[in-house]
Order: sequence, then C-alpha cells, then structure tokens
Amino acid sequence: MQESLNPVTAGPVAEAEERHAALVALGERVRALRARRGMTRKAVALAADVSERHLANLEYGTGNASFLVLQQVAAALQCSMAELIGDVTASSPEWVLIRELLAHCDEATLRRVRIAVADMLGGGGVSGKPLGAAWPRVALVGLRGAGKSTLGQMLADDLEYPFVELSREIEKFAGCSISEIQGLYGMNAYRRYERRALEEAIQIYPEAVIATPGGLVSDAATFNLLLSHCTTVWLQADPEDHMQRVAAQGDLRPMAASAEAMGDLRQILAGRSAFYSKADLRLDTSSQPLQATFELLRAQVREALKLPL
Ligand SMILES: Nc1ncnc2c1ncn2[C@@H]1O[C@H](COP(=O)(O)OP(=O)(O)OP(=O)(O)O)[C@@H](O)[C@H]1O
Ligand SMILES: O=C(O)C1=C[C@@H](O)[C@@H](O)[C@H](O)C1
Ligand SMILES: [Mg+2]
Repeated sequence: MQESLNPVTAGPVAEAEERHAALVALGERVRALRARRGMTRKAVALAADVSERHLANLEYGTGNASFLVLQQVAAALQCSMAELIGDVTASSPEWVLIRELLAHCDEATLRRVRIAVADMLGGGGVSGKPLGAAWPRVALVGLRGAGKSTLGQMLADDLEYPFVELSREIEKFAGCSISEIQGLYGMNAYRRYERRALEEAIQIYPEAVIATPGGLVSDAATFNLLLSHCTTVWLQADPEDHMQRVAAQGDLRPMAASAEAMGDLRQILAGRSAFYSKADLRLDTSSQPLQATFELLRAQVREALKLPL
C-alpha cells in the first residue's frame, strides 16, 4: 500500500491521530459548507483555483492550507472567512443571519444597532436608568493626561456625586499597585481586574463620576459594559498636551520607554480614537484652560442628564 505524505512535513501521515484537531475541525467546516452549498469537491476546487487533492487534504485535516488558499475557498463557497475558520460570530445559523444583516450597514447604523441590542439584553441586573434620559453615572474616557482625574473630581463635586477613580478600585481589589499587577500577573490579568472593578462600581453607584483607566477601551467587553451603563465623555487633547501633562506630573515613563515616544503616543491615540469616539459626548481639552474646560464639561453633562445649568 502506498503511504500518503504529510503536505507540511513531507513525512508519512497514516495515523489519523496525528492530524491536528484544529485542522480536522477546519476540514469538517469546509465539508459542511460545501454540502450546504450543494457543490461537489470538483466544483469548489475549480472555483477556488486549487487542485482537488489540495482541497481533499484540507477537508480531511491533513493539509495546513495557507491564508490565501482559505480566502480562495471561502470565495468559492461564497461564505465569510469567519465561517470557515470557526469564529464564534459565525458559529450558528442565527449568528450567520445576524452577520449578513449587519454586513453592509454604515458605522452610524451599527452604532444604533449596538445601543438597541445592549438595551434589549438588559443591564445585567443593574437598573436605574431614567426613562428617555442619560445614565446619571458619568464615565470619563481618554488617553493619559486627558484630564479624567482632574475634571472628574471637579465634576463630581459640582454634581454632588461620588467620585470613583477606577484605578484605585483595581488596586484595592488586587492589594497592590497597577504596575505591580501588570508586572506580576501580566496585562490579561490586569484587564480582568479592570472589568471586575467596573462591574462593581456599576453595581454600587447609580450616580457617580468615574475616571476610567486610559487603556480600558482596548477590551471590547469592558468597553461595552461601560458604554451601556454610563453616560460616557471622551476627553480629547492634542498629542503634545497628553505628553506634556503626563510629564508635568513627574511621570517620565513614556519618554524613558522610547526615544520616539511622541510617535508612539500618536499611534496609540490613532488606534484608540475610533473606540473613544463611541462615547456619548466629547470635549476638546486642548482648546482652553482647565477652568474653561470644566465649565464646558459641566454644561454638556448637565444638559445630557437634564439637570439645571
Ligand atoms: N484644559 C485642560 N483640561 C484638563 N486638564 C488640564 C487642562 N489644562 C491643563 N490640565 C492639566 O493636565 C493634567 C491632566 O491630568 P489628569 O491626571 O487629570 O489626567 P488623566 O486623564 O487622569 O490621566 P491618567 O490617565 O494618567 O490618569 C492636570 O494636571 C490638569 O491640571
Ligand atoms: O493607556 C494605557 O495603555 C494604560 C493606561 C492605564 O490607565 C491603564 O489602563 C494601563 O496601565 C494601560
Ligand atoms: Mg487619572
């Protein structure tokens, strides 16, 4: 009997157990998608411009197909790469139908859908949102030096709401400093603490001003939680102001970390801006001094909360 060759290592395959479980699962999805589409292997191979043998290897989990081949197969099967690779958002008929409905929506429509879905799924047991008005739980987001702590405390005093510095809550949970959490347990563990601290703040405070850690937007689930339970304000500043304000507080870490710190900061700001911009309100803090910025913030928030000016 002729021995088949592993297409990756060129060694003998023979044993089914040697096939990687992820590749076997991928192959099963390809076969299922092909069956659903009612296409023969030959037809898919032709449409995808790959040999039938290559496709057979893929279907039986014996071939580790390249990204480009997977793209060609997805195009031949008229399905998304998400379906092919087994992404959770394509893992059931409902998911696939929802993806199809949303696929061609613009950003503004997607935003409305997100808000409606968050409302529909409820607040996870948290109530207290006044009908037709904004949450009286105000969360400030923005990069380091945006003014979240400074303006947050001023706003809390003005509204007579508790002021919550989320970083301090995280430290209380962990029993050590933010940098120790990140250094000892790693960034993923830190993000879990961040999520827990936010969940708890939401449970405890129906009314509050919350200064959030600048990196919170990088975790979609935590940011979703924030957006759906708080009136959010993006405090914006020019990159130079972010840098200068952080340095003025004596924190030279950004400069120490990289000789091209301004470039890094611009890149972080550019990468996060699309997420920060999902906040309900935004305020440019670089256009006027602190007190004038506070007056603008106060007016915006009071209007949103339907409070007297
Ligand atoms: N127009 C302004 N708006 C906000 N802050 C300003 C303004 N002008 C100057 N500042 C100063 O910038 C600094 C902002 O620092 P602050 O600690 O409040 O920022 P932060 O967003 O909390 O940063 P971090 O993410 O590091 O906690 C303060 O010292 C504040 O006085
Ligand atoms: O901007 C950032 O990347 C961070 C800011 C802090 O508030 C923390 O969220 C964390 O240290 C990361
Ligand atoms: Mg702060």
